[in-house]
Amino acid sequence: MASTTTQLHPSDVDSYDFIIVGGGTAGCVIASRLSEYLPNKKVLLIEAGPSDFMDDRVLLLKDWLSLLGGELDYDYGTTEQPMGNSYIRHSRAKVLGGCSSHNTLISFRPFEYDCKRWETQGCTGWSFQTFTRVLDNLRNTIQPVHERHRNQLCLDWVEGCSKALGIPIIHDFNHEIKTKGALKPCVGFFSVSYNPDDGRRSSASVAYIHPILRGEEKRPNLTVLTNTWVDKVTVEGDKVTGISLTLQSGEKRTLHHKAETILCAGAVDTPRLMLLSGLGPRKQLSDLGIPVVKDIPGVGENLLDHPESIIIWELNRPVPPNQTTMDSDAGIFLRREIPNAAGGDGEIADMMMHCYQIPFCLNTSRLGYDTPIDAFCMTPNIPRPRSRGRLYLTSSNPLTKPALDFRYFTDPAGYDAATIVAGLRAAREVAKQEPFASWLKREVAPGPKLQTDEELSEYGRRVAHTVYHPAGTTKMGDVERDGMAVVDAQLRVRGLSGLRIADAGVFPEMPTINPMLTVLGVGERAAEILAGAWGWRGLEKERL
Ligand SMILES: Cc1cc2nc3c(=O)[nH]c(=O)nc-3n(C[C@H](O)[C@H](O)[C@H](O)COP(=O)(O)OP(=O)(O)OC[C@H]3O[C@@H](n4cnc5c(N)ncnc54)[C@H](O)[C@@H]3O)c2cc1C
Repeated sequence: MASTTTQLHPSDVDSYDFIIVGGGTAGCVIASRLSEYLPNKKVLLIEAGPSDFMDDRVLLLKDWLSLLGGELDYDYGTTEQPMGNSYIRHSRAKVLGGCSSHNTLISFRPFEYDCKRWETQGCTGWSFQTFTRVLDNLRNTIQPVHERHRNQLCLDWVEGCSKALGIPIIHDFNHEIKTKGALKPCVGFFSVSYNPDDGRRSSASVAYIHPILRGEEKRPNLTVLTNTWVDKVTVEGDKVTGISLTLQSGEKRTLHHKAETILCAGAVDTPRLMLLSGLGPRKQLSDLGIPVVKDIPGVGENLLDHPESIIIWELNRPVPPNQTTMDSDAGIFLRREIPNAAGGDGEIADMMMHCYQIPFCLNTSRLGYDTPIDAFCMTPNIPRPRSRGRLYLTSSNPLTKPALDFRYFTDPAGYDAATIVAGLRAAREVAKQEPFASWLKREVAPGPKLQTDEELSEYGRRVAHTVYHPAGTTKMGDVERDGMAVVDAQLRVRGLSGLRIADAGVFPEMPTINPMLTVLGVGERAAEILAGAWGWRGLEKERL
């Protein structure tokens, strides 16, 4: 059996062709594929957190909530949000598999419309066709929530949504997206990356790294170094030479790659590492006394997220026990705006809601609302939000967490806030509809007293939360024409050789859906691009 390691001998520092920083969602895919496609190249995957192999705290999907805020969570705050909620904590996983090791694994393919928006921003080759091909090739086990995990409450909610809003029940969201390019208003059980027989995750690490650790797949050219923090990207002139890191033991090493370094530390930690390495906006770095190695204005800008709000009911009987994947088994897509309001988006979904069969009262209790024992929540979110934020450093001290200013609900036309209001209203319609209605005892929050758009907007924004989808902070685009693009369509960092980025940070815009599959797709495509650049001819015919 192969294993991960926490040690790196000084004689090995210059022996790797590829150095992958971050063993998260994209990083695991790239490490596995690159070492498969290029068996003669040595690949080093470096993860700050521990291995998740055989760790049931991480692997049992149903326990995801207990990981948030714990020792495997970086737990980032937000700056003050005058239009939203300043108390949101952003969980980011510090463990092999990254956020795919502590998320809810709801799995959606991106829409054709999302891919087109990327392509018009200069992401040449990142078409719906490309995503369809690479996502067809994913190793994760993805399927609609199993029958045994569909409890009567959730079944009745799905039926209630369909009847109340006149929308079809969809049996496989991803089949719909793959064949029709998008989702129109509809409701159904999610597709989830998990094993219904044992309730374990099919995360990026489980699907791509564990078969190697179990010895089922031989990959002598791959080393997985855990509990190791990458401190700096090292640069000589315009050439990135590698990185420096701190091992679990506290020892430091400087590594030189033979081929390239790939940053996969996620939409928060990739820009953080770049900024601390002097790769970012000149003024920000100079003001903090960080020597400017390369002025890259877009690093940390274009911070995207899917904000959501919440409406909570008390149930008049308990949630049926032990029949759920992870307490959020189904969701609904709606259309708020007139057709083509966003340009070429027809009548595809522009509003979404998850349901929660637990009291998700984190933000409502702070405002004085009570927490019922038996609760059902709907969480309207904004699939294509228009507010944009930024991530920046406030200190040159690497231990200081970066500032995350999402600027929630600040888009001038008020599109984001209006979407939340419409979502809360749609949720109330569903609550009146049998067979779901007879489960409900009372609306706890916002409560029946709040009725006007202004009241619902104020409430909706103050209790707003995140769907935990930060993205966009090192966006991909046409680096010749867009000064804020950080990487080009080949994921190469502006003005530097030897450095690419592949994680949620490269999203130029937010896909309409939960982004994990899009990140996995970025990982698959990045591995093809990298391997292709270093001699692999595997996809010559198929390359799009
Ligand atoms: C609680 C939660 C629930 C979510 N639910 C869903 C869902 O149901 N469906 C969905 O589609 N999306 C979901 N998401 C979002 C999705 O999981 C993320 O968008 C995606 O996993 C991000 O992948 P990534 O590769 O960009 O980064 P990550 O997966 O975060 O990987 C980054 C990795 O880099 C490591 N790292 C960071 N800095 C360093 C460093 N300096 N040195 C070494 N290693 C470093 C980290 O430890 C981490 O392992 C959820 C996210 C969260 C947090």
